[in-house]
Amino acid sequence: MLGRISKRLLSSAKEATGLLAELKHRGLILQMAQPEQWLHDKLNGGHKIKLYCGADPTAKSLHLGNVVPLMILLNFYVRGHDVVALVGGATGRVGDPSGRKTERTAMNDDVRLRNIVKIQAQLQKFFDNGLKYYQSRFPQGEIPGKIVCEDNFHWWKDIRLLDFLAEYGRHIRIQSMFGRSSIGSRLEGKDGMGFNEFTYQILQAYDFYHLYEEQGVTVQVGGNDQWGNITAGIDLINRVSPRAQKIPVSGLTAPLLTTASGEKFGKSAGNAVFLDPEINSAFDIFQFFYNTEDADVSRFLKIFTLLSLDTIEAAMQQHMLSPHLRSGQTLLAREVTDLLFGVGSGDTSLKVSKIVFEKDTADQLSGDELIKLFDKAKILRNASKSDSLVDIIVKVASCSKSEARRKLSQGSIFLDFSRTKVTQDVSDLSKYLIDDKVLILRIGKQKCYVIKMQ
Ligand SMILES: Nc1ncnc2c1ncn2[C@@H]1O[C@H](COP(=O)(O)OP(=O)(O)OP(=O)(O)O)[C@@H](O)[C@H]1O
Ligand SMILES: N[C@@H](Cc1ccc(O)cc1)C(=O)O
Repeated sequence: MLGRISKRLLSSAKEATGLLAELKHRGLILQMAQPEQWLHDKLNGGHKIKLYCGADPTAKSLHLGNVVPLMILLNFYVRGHDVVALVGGATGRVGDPSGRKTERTAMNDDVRLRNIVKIQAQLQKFFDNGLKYYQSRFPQGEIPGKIVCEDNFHWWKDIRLLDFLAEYGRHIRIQSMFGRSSIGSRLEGKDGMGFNEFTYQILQAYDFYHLYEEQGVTVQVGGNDQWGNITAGIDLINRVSPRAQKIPVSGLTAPLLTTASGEKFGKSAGNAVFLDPEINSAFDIFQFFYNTEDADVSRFLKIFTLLSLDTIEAAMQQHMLSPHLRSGQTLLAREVTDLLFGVGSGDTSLKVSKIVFEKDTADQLSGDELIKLFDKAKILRNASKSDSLVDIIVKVASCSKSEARRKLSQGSIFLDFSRTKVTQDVSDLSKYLIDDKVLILRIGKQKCYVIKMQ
């Protein structure tokens, strides 16, 4: 099951001596379960391993926080190791208490089912795009491993409670369950926790066991809030599987990506940067990374790109000579956009960004050229010439009319290349249009829309 990899891969796996070290250098690994030496030896010996990481369908899209542990998987995948990307169709019904202060509200079945389809497609796309990105940067690179997408509902739907308790119940020790931080912190609160959330770790533990037995997965990867769930799986496998002595299992966690105030980037905290192009275009993600603080550029290049550490170091030295030119941010934004949205989308976003933010270039472009470029970047918006400014803000920012008026009165609406501040509604926008067909609307410092007026 854990076959040796081809001769060509052997050399790359030998380099994998350095793979764990490299991932640590990249800041992608925070904790590693014992036996650490086993994993080192496995990789040094040229063995292919299989790793998995899961995400629950608690939203219709993955977000940038989820990408951090997925980057560990991608690093292994492009170097010839196999990966399983799992969506928690079953676990999503129960709700993971990890890292949460309060209980989750129940989600309707139809919403969850829609989310499952979307998340699975996104996981597949992440690895497809990630591989193409790797091959574009390293044309002589390794032969990738295999990627399989799973939904844990496929095995959970057939498991019966009585059978499960009789077979596995005695091996799941409640002292260990109580000892996990996701449980302890919630028991201290006045609301306690429901039995569903208390049992969540058992479900994820069994997933790991199932994937170990059925598919030869030996390493589970997650964000650091998953440490308890991952070690619960390792405990279960060690107690139940007779093969565990010979073929040990391990776990790796990535540090949690946090905001400047130390809050985890994610759905629960309500600050997630979603990857669904319907929510954030390639250009939005480009802009997000282009706006990275100088202090974070090197860290993000190591986490969110596959550029070599040497290339990153050289780029950072260049950046530090004249930080105001933002060469580090430009590289970061271009690379991440290419990785997440497809090779070429970084360059298109860079062009769009220059047009939107650099006045001189922008002035030379006609309305038709703007329409073509923004259409290609899939961020061209449409509005009617009979729409007022408030109508347009409501449309592009998905807000209410009163919010749109508030944005105007607060002075955060700017029009045209010249960035004319407009503080009141305008019913006839013709004097702001480029070639009588394109409106450039800026909301605050970060959001800029190019709108085709028909
Ligand atoms: N900010 C983050 N940094 C690193 N990893 C993260 C971050 N947010 C989520 N992850 C990881 O992504 C994987 C999937 O997480 P999940 O789908 O539950 O997202 P989430 O934002 O943590 O959701 P929720 O807030 O609903 O718990 C897990 O391994 C989780 O640890
Ligand atoms: N518990 C993980 C998702 C997950 C679900 C099932 C698993 O087997 C693994 C991971 C989270 O909420 O982030």
